[in-house]
Amino acid sequence: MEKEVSRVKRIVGELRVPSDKSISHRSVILTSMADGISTVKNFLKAGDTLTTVNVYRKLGIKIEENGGVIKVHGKGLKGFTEPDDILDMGNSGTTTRLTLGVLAGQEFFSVMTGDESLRRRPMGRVTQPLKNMNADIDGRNDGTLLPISVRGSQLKGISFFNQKASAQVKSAIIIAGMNAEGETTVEEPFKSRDHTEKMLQFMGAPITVSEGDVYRVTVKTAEKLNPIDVEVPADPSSAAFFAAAAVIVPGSSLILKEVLINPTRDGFFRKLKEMGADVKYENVREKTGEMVADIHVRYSPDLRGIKIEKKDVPSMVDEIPVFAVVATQAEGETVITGASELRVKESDRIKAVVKNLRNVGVDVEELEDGMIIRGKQRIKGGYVDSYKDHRIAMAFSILGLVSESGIKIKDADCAYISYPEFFEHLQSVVER
Ligand SMILES: O=C(O)C1=C[C@@H](OP(=O)(O)O)[C@@H](O)[C@H](O)C1
Ligand SMILES: C=C(OP(=O)(O)O)C(=O)O
Repeated sequence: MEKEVSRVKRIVGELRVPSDKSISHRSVILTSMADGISTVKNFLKAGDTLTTVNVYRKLGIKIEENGGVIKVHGKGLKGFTEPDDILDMGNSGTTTRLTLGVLAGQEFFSVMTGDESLRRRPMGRVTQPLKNMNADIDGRNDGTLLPISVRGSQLKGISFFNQKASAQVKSAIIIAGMNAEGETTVEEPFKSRDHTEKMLQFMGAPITVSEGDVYRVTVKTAEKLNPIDVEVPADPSSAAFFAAAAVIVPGSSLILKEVLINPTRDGFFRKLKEMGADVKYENVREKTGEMVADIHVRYSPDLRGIKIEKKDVPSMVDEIPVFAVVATQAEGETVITGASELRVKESDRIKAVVKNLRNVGVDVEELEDGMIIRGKQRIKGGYVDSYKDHRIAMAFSILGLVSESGIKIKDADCAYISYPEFFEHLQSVVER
């Protein structure tokens, strides 16, 4: 479905964007390994997280839904049952990679596949270390592309350096490590999102973390996990779209309620402030082990271009497309490097952003691992392709708000993958 977004007068009001996708996935995957029933409030109901619910049901887990609350009937660390068909991971990298870590230590055979986009995404980053743990995994292209099969085996602990600082890879190895003999260690050069470690600690897992030159997680063979009650905060990656809108549309003032501000996730907001944006954390508080805030964002006419480097990327990895949109409205150059991971997301996000920015009249240079945007630029408007990637669809909808002739987005309905209510929420905060 195509959508058109055109210039508005301003963005005003308050909004509670949908719940965090990363925490919602984990609130099903990890609690399904607990002994007993866990309750998850404000579970995100979107394409990717509903894929996780479906997959874990097929693995024998009872999951009850009652409005925004779900109950997961955990069956223990090795309590899953053999699925009687191929598991469909849809569009979700997180479901796939974390579930590979789960299945490697179960005593049965399973096969997983996904949509066209997911079947192109690299899985060797997870299957290789799992094979080093003694996992029995095979698949297309030497076990690196879906479809992938897993025959459960007795795993052994490893030490692994997570060069790409991928939270999905780290999580898969930690999960497998709980079902492995001996100790498993994951180190990373830059700390990636830590929701798996936090939730497992909360569940009583034998897991420790240390922070020094490198960030290190150590996990031992787990006997059992305790069920938990979680309340999922609003997703900073979804809030980023509306924060971007309020920053670039003249006269705007918007409060984004109850947003997760975990430092491994709020890089986008910190970088907005560095650009000179008016972004304030209000009412900072803790919610089931995570920090949240109401984020007040106002129109910011004096944005300056800044640098985004490799070390900055993990805490804003999914926000870079919408960050590039904001950069078009900043004075001077914004240079994004160290972001080659964007090439292996739902689409090649570097190529998608560069092509779409050019289509609407922006001067942008593509780099192997990022891009250079020269601002401040007039946005003529025109036609862009989402490449069926939710983040691209939403980022360019936001750019439409400051365009002269409007921006038409191809396949914009893919926003449902992380944010089904995106276009209704946009309607609710615009003044024409
Ligand atoms: O662990 C997670 O929940 C995620 C980790 C990130 O991917 P990588 O682990 O590939 O960096 C991110 O891009 C993705 O949207 C969600
Ligand atoms: C990259 C993303 O998700 P996943 O890897 O789970 O498909 C995303 O949501 O931007």
